[in-house]
Amino acid sequence: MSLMPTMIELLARARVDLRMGLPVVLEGGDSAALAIAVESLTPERLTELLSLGPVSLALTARRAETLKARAYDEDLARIQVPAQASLQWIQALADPADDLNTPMKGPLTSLRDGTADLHRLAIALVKSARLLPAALLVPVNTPPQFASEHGLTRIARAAAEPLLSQSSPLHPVAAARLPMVAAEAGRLHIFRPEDGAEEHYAVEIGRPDRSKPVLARLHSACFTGDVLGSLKCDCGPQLRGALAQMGEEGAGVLLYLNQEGRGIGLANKMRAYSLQDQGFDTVEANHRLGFEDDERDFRLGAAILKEMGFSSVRLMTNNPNKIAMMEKTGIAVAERVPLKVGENAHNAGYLATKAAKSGHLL
Ligand SMILES: Nc1nc2c(ncn2[C@@H]2O[C@H](COP(=O)(O)OP(=O)(O)OP(=O)(O)O)[C@@H](O)[C@H]2O)c(=O)[nH]1
Ligand SMILES: [Zn+2]
Repeated sequence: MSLMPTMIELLARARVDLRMGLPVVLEGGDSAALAIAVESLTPERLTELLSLGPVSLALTARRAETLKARAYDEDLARIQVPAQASLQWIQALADPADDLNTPMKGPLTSLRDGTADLHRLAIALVKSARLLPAALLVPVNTPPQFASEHGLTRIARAAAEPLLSQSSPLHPVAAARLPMVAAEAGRLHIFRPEDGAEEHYAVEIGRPDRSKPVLARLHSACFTGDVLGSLKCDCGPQLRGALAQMGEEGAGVLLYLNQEGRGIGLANKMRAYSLQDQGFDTVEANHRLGFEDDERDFRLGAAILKEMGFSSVRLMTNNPNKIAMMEKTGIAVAERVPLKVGENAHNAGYLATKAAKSGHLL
C-alpha cells in the first residue's frame, strides 16, 4: 500500500496530465466526470470526448462576464458545448486573444441545474497547472473502471479540495554562501514544497538578529523585469533596490517567490501583456483571461520566514495586502518600508492602475 500515490502525489500527477493534454477523472459524491484542459486540447481528444456524452465547458465568472454568458454558480459558469462544436470555437471561449475581432461567440447556454462541484475542482486544477482557466467536462458512469481502462489519474473531490486550498508545507533543501554586488555576506536558501510545485528562494544578507524585526522583502518572480530589464513594471529596480538597502544596513532577508505574473505563470502573463497592447490595463487583462487581479499565495512567505526563525519584519512594500497577509499568518509587521524605485514612461500607467485598483500606496 505505501507504494501507492497519496492525494498530494495524484494532484501533482494530474497537473502534468492536464498540461500534456490528457484528461483526468474527477469523482465527487455520486457523480464523476472526465475533465480536460481547453488550452492543451487536441482535435482527436475533443472528438472522443463529444462521443462520450454531453460536454460542458467550465469557465470562471470573470471570463463569463467578458463573454456575456450567465454564471449561475457564482464563481463560475458551465457552458453547454454543442455536439458539433469545433476546437476553434471552444478555444476562443477560453482565450481572449481574439475577443476584439470576434466579439459575438454566442448564443451561449449556461447550465443551472445540478451541482458545479466537479467544474469548480477542474478550474482549480487547471489554474494550479498555470493553464488558461477553462476545462471541458463530460460525465462518466463507472469511474474506477474507466480510469483503469484508459490509464487515467483519478481525483476524489473530498480529499483534493482541502489540499488545493491550503498552502503546501515546504522544507529547506540546500543553502550556500553567495557573495553579491549588493552584499558580500550573502547566503541563498532553497525551499521545496511537498506538493511538487515550484521551489522558492530566500536570500539572507548578513546574520540578521532573529529576536528583532528583520528588514524583509517578499519579491514575486518577474522574468521580464528581473532578468530582461523590462520597462513595463518596476520589479527589476525593486529587486535590486531591496538588496542594496539590505547590503547597506548589513542585514536582511529577501524572499524570491516563484509566483510569476502575480501567480498566473509567464505564459498567461504574456497573454495579459498582449491584451494590454489592445488597450486593457493590468487588472482588466487578468479578468478577461478569467483570473482574479492577484492569484498569489503569500502564506508561503510567512512559512519560509518562520522556518528561518523570523517572527517580525520591517517589510519593504507598497502593497497593503502583503502587510495584511503577513499579520494574518503570524508574522508581525513592525514597520512598512516604502520601496519606490524604477518609475518610467512605460510603467507609469501600470503603477497608477495598481494604486487606483489594487490599493497600492503612492
Ligand atoms: N498578471 C500580471 N502580472 C504582472 C504584471 N506586471 C507585473 N506582474 C507580476 O507582478 C508581480 C509583481 O510583484 P511585486 O513586486 O511583489 O509587487 P506588488 O504586489 O505590486 O507589491 P510591492 O512591490 O511589494 O509594492 C510579479 O510576479 C510580476 O511578474 C501584469 O501586467 N500582469
Ligand atoms: Zn515585473
